[in-house]
Amino acid sequence: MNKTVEVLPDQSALVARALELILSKLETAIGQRGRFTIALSGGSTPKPLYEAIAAEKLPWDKIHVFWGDERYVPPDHPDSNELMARRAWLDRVDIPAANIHAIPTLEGDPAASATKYEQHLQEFFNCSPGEFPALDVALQGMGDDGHTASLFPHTEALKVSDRLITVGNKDGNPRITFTYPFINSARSVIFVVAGANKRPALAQVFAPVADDSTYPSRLIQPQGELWWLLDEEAGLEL
Ligand SMILES: O=C1O[C@H](COP(=O)(O)O)[C@@H](O)[C@H](O)[C@H]1O
Repeated sequence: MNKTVEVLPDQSALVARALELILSKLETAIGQRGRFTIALSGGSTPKPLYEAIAAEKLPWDKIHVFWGDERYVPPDHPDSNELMARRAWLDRVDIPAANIHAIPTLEGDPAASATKYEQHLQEFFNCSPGEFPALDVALQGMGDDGHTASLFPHTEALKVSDRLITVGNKDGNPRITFTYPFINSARSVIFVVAGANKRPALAQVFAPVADDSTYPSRLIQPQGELWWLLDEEAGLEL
């Protein structure tokens, strides 16, 4: 694993650096493989980054967008990660609808939705059950409890290592999430983390010894590149 930590002076510098890094991964991926695959994070932090990506002139037909996790709500619900990314980015650019690979949430059964997304990924990447395809970029956020995607502390989802997708649990509410080995199979995992409220969890995630189940972001140890982009408020004590 090749790990890089960068602390940027403020949120706008954080967005600018994340944009620069994603664009460089995009150029490499399209140059080498003819397409760029990225999994998005939800929450509040990435919204300005998505707006910045939307302002770029890019070969949208070669870009495929997935989500690393989703709340179990319809796609027009205010809590939907898909809705946030569509409003901030995807609805503003000429990306083919077939390149937007949203997590299904209308099955009325989270396990069935997780299986459906897993099958979609296997078809897209042409891989068999048990294989872990490599996304070009897995964009990750981190909650102030140390969760990433919808891998929450002390939940069953943390133990799932034989699938790409599973059901997460946020205070009793189901979510659909990438498993940690699928995130770890990405060519580049890029965490974008902002705010002083993330400092205590970050200290534990970066500590040489701590409990992975209490701080699930510790499970993210990709074979490829691991980037931690932090604003100064988050990264001050590292
Ligand atoms: O619930 C979620 O939270 C995390 C972190 O979000 P933030 O608002 O603190 O940036 C996010 O990475 C995840 O995708 C989302 O579903």
